Amino acid sequence: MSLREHALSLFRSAVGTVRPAPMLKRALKLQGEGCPELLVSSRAFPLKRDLYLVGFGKAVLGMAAAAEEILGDHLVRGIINVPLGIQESLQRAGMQEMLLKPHSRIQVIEGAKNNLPDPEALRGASAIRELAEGLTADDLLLVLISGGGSALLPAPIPPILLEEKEKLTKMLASRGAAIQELNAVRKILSLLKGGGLARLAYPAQVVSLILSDVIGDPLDIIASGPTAASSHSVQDCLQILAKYNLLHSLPSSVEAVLSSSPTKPAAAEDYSHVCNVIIGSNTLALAEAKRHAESLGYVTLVLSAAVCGDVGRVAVLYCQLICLLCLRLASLGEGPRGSELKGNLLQLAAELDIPGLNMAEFLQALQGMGPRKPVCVLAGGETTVQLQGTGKGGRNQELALRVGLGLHRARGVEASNLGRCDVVFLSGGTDGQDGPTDAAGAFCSPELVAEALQEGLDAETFLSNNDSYAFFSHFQHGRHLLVTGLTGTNVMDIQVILIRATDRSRELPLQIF
Ligand SMILES: Nc1ncnc2c1ncn2[C@@H]1O[C@H](COP(=O)(O)OP(=O)(O)OP(=O)(O)O)[C@@H](O)[C@H]1O
Ligand SMILES: O=C(O)[C@H](O)CO
Repeated sequence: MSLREHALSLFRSAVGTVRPAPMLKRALKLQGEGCPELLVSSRAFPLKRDLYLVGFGKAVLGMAAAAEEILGDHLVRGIINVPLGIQESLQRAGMQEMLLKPHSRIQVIEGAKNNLPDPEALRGASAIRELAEGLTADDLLLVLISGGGSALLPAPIPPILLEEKEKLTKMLASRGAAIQELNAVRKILSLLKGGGLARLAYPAQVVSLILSDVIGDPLDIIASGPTAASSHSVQDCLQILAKYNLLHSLPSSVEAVLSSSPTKPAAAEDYSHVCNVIIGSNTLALAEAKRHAESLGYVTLVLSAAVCGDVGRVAVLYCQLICLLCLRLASLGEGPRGSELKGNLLQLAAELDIPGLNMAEFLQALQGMGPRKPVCVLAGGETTVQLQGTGKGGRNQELALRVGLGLHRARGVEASNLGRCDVVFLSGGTDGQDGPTDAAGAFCSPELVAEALQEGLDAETFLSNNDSYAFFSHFQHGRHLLVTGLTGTNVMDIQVILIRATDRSRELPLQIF
């Protein structure tokens, strides 16, 4: 298999492990005949009670189908809010296993066109609210949560109107608010977010199974944490609104809710009836890819599952890392160039401030790798693209093209090392859709930009118009695009770096710095 085929297979194994069916099968088990119990993350919940299910998010249809399969007749009733058109598109894609069976006990409500709350999503949220409010101490509520859940569970606190909340959310997003900031505001203005759903379901036992699409898997941010204690107060919300210059243009309904909200976060409340479990995440996906890479013979390291920040700076980080890896594979020692690359990596990591990444430790681990073995570095997260042009693309295709350009430029300096290694870089969105395109991401190599120039395609020109999709679609008839179709899951993006010394490397004179 080529490096590219290996990279694709690693991406597929990462995504495969966080697909709804395998994920639910790992997380949820029924045991016992006479007195059945539901086992969730080694906690047992007796099923003498009535079992209900609610869910909201882009991946929730497949999660509900898998859950219903496991729960069978124990499930009394369910309601899920899922994106508009999802049943039809899964049907068309032949993904039957992600659809509910005929006569399912789970009602499906589709809404939130373009990931924005709308009257249909509001109707679904009201139905979920009614179900939760009607539960008793004898009931168990299973909650399925995935990314996109915020838009699919709108319940503005009266007198705030849906349109007012939607407008505020849109303005925050367009001014660059991060998801943590956006959801901190949404929680304060909502009946169900920020732990509201769990509070309404009390005294029923609540078990939430959560597929994380946020860096660091924060329970109170994913889908705005409807079953998690909120760590945000009304002061936090006011600070965020002030930061984005929105404090003085708020509708009077929002002002009224803010001035009557408790000043302390709801964390002080009792959530002992709630069990929140992350059942799928970027970290889990990377762990599976690592196992697979090792079985293919790669010395494998995971950089981080939280790579975030400006796509251009992240691309520089990956280029410097690839150059360092090639230097290690191609040379007898690292020398001054190695020290320079390591210094750059430490500086970039500090600048990007990637949560939990200890670059010094990572470089130490690199040092411990055996020489001349094929190397795999895995990473994940979500970069940010500041759109400047009018082209078509996504953050993964943009990242791959920027890495390709960076490696092309580095060939001037690192020619002898890059020339002695085969290198593939892959970046892909685990949901199978990168931006508004039909690709999940793209591959690149140090040769890509030069080869494209021979076809008259200038990567820099495409990048200046954020037109990475057009570049990859034209170049070699789209051969470097990663096309998977919708996967039915979403744990942000994944990057794979594969490097091995070429057969030529033994013939070329070694460059020792
Ligand atoms: N032309 C473009 N070039 C590069 N990136 C783009 C372009 N157009 C949109 N994007 C990026 O694509 C992202 C939106 O696409 P997408 O729907 O895949 O992400 P999302 O809304 O974060 O959803 P999810 O997390 O479910 O993937 C934004 O980060 C945006 O900056
Ligand atoms: O729904 C949301 O709030 C985002 O997808 C983050 O989970």
